[in-house]
Amino acid sequence: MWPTGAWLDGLVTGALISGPSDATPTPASVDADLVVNVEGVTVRRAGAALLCDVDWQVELDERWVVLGPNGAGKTTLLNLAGGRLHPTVGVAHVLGEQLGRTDLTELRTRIGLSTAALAERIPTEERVVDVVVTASWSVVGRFREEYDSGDEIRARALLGQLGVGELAERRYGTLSEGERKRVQIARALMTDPELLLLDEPAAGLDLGGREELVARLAELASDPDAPALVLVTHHVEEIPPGFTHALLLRDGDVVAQGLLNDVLTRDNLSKTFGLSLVVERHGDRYTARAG
Ligand SMILES: Nc1ncnc2c1ncn2[C@@H]1O[C@H](COP(=O)(O)OP(=O)(O)OP(=O)(O)O)[C@@H](O)[C@H]1O
Repeated sequence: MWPTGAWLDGLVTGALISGPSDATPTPASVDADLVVNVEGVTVRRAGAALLCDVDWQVELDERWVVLGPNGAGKTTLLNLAGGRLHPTVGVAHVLGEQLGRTDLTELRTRIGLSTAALAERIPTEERVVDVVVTASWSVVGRFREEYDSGDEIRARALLGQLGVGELAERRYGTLSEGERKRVQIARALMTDPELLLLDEPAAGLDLGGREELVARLAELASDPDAPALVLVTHHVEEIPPGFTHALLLRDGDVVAQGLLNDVLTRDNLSKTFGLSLVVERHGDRYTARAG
């Protein structure tokens, strides 16, 4: 269970982890609730447009899913929101900072990011609790960094909240894929980010692992003190209950975006994936199949 009333209880927040966000002044003109503000953004690489004229706004209390087929530009959009790349054309603000005009190193400490590329860099010999704790220093692999006991208490609390607390002493390389994914999310939450970006967190999981992860993400989504969430996936079945908005991408173009239930229609998804799909809603979950 998540701590009641707060995403992280007093034991593991505030006094023990100083979030850099407190020290970052917010310009009066910037809407403090607007976590991501992308306006007319095109991203080009090697002559190709990976994203084309995208407008997208994410507010603090929103939980977004970004859906699309392989090569649609989902990871590019996530890397933009994560301050990993700049727009070729257009303007993007993340947490009130304009990309290209701000110190990205400082900005990135305010964003939790979990991607396959980052996961590949985690040493298999690393103790699980150290995989989480090293996020405080934006490194993978514990070397000579000094952590205070508060960091470790917080890391263990996050592992517990993601249901893998008992694995804290294990070597990362001995974990199952599902366990690793949950450790990666705990790591992304270590710095108490204002924005959490998850790139295909359920990829490679079996049905049980996926459902366990979806349940954990649903708990996170329902917590008013959790950061703004953006989750990239190929599958509507992986959308956790409590997610509020969706953006559909195809070939770098936004096919549709807005409230989840308005966007996840048969027409929109068929257009996004380029085949005729039947989409069904069962309570707060979705399924899609050809038809
Ligand atoms: N640096 C680059 N130079 C040229 N093309 C690139 C570069 N980075 C990405 N691309 C291309 O941009 C397109 C979008 O890539 P991106 O990784 O954003 O897609 P995606 O929707 O996340 O795909 P997937 O679901 O397969 O992970 C792909 O066709 C990819 O090959």
